[in-house]
Amino acid sequence: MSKSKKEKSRHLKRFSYTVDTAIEKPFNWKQMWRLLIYLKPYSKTYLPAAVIAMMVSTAVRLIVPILIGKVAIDVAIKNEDVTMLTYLVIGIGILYLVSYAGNVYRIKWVNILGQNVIFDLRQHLFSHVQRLSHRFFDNRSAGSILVRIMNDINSLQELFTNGIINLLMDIVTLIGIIVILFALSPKLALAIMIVLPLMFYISTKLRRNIRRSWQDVRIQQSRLNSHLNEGIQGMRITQSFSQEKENAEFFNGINEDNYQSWRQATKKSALFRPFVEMSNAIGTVILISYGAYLILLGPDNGGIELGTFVSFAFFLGMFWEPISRLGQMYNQLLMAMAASERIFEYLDEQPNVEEKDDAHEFKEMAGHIEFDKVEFSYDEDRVALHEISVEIKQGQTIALVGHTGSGKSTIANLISRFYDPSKGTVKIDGYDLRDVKLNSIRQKISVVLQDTFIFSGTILENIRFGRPNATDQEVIDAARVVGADDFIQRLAEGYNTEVEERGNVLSAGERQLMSFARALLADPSILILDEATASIDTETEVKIQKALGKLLKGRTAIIIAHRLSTIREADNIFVLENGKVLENGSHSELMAQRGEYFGLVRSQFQMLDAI
Ligand SMILES: Nc1ncnc2c1ncn2[C@@H]1O[C@H](COP(=O)(O)OP(=O)(O)OP(=O)(O)O)[C@@H](O)[C@H]1O
Repeated sequence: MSKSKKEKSRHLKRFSYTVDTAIEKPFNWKQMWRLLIYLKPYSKTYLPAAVIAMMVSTAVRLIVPILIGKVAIDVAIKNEDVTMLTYLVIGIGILYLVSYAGNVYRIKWVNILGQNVIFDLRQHLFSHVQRLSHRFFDNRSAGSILVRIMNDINSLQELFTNGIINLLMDIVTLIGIIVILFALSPKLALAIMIVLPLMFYISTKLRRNIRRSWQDVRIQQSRLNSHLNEGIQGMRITQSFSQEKENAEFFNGINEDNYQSWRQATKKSALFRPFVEMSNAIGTVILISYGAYLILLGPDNGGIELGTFVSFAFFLGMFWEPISRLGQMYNQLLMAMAASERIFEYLDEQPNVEEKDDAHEFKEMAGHIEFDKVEFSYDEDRVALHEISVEIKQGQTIALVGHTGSGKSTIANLISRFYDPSKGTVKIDGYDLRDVKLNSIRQKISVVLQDTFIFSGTILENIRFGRPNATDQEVIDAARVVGADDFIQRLAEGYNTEVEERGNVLSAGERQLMSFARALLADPSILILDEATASIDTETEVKIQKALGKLLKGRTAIIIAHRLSTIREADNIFVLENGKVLENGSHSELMAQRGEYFGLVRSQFQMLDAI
């Protein structure tokens, strides 16, 4: 192995991307049937319309060669019947027009049908995924979910647009041709069928081989995309650790793989045409040699007439296309099996937190929270919360403190019912959360995370996310109350400033103020706040503390607290360690106890507060 190759493989190990690689799966009727159900809404409109248009054009294509061979040549020309010939020419012209119209409408309706099915399927999958619980997203990367909703559904597009109708058309055409050929001359028909196995071989085996190479190109491109995406997102880190050279080498490696896969695929594709032409040529040779012999024999001696020969020539020309497409269709079906299996796997996924039919709906929520001997694990090996019993009274502000991984966010997750406890109960206003409608819980709870998520759009719309039906004035009022109005007004376009997905144009403090405005607008009964640990300047810090005071007023608040100023003002502080509450009480009570909290404050918070 050359040095550069060795280098490459070392770098290839550094990053790894999981790509869904199963390209095809065995055909499965149950799964196919489940896919076909998506055609049902169109079973009285586009589907029958496309089938009728297809039948019309196929019937014309099958009739014309007989008219030319058996009628025009064998009857009209033989008997020198000019009138009949004239009628035939006009008739064939009209038939071609009808076939043309049939094709135009078939293509139009088939495309509308396919696009509608893909639209419905994507809509169905996205809305289903949106309903799934946090546990589902814990185990999967955003990229892999994206690939299923985009690529896997895209790969079904061909099946629904052309595949199904073409399959019908090809079967009808092939059966039609075979029946007609045998009716015209069983001997010549049998002779020509010798090329059938070769044709099938080319259309299935070779095509599959070629398609696999293109699939490989797709996989290499996905890797390239994933690396590019990561590379661009992590550009700042790359530059600050001076890793540009390593990254470039790794990129070259993937780029090389991509190039090689293209070369392979184009090389194999180039083989296809010559193979097709060869099998056509064999068919033609058989037709001419054996056909000529049969013509010479004459119809009275078991041979054929010239017209039959001409019809055969026409049909032979029409033979290849449906066989070739059937082979392609078979490959397409196997691919559709793999894609639909992945799609159905998501569709069969049920939310872990289920809603009961007779679930209670919170019209109003006071905000009294109780944890009664709650135990919880994200996975089987580790317990994240052990027998937690906590009471948070209406309107209280409590702080959760503790080392990283001690279970603070887990408590917050259970209050919003993103997960259900493995043992014990979480209650709000006396209702076990398992007996309450999910939406009615979450509408009354606002969660403000450390890293505020900004959606692409204007600042106005980003704040309005808290309450979609809020008026512009209500949005502005909320921003004023939390003190976000100042910085927003200073932006070139004020509230109409466009912010990108990650909100790079805003500082951490500004993003936090914006998320406060969002939460205030939602007017929740319970507020869960994961305080930002990032250091911000003193002026913003003061602003945030002030905003927080306004935000907390009249609500129950659970703060995952990092700042001593917040902790001091909390009504009750819970100190967590390895999923257990070690102690709780007010700041002065806990300081007096000189226990764990005392140690934490001394070692950690004094330092943070001093920043
Ligand atoms: N989605 C998850 N899947 C599996 N384990 C998880 C998940 N989220 C958290 N954990 C684990 O559960 C434990 C408690 O995590 P939790 O996020 O509640 O801690 P935390 O106190 O909020 O930490 P931090 O202050 O770092 O945010 C940790 O051991 C963590 O590794």
